[in-house]
Amino acid sequence: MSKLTLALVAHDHKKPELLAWVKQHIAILEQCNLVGTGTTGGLIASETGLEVTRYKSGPLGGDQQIGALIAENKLDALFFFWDPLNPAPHDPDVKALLRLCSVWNVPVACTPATADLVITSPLFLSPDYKPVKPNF
Ligand SMILES: O=C(CO)COP(=O)(O)O
Repeated sequence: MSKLTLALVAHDHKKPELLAWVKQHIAILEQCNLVGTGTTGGLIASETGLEVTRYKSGPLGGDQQIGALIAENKLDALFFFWDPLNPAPHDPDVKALLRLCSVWNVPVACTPATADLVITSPLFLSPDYKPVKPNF
């Protein structure tokens, strides 16, 4: 069975929440290929020992790199704890990444509560479940 590829991304004020969430669900996450934006990925790798493929930092193009994975059908889910209370210089990239999840029907969780529900779904690790991809 091929492993799921998951992206982990958080804005600075949300990194503690994502790290706590990752620790809570580490038994599932260690069965997956993990990728992340630069700072988030580095933090998770150093704090948990999980292997995380790191792209560039978000403001330097990391969100767009993860968007490219989605466009190439190489990402199974995005966990993106973005910050609704602080403006990001790369807000267009943030919006573009979230938009591509909708374009390509990729599950995306932006809060710990949603992330809990997604990752504990019986469908999450089921080899029989594949989200329907649009036929453009
Ligand atoms: O800015 C980000 C997502 O938009 C995250 O980037 P970092 O993980 O490098 O902080």
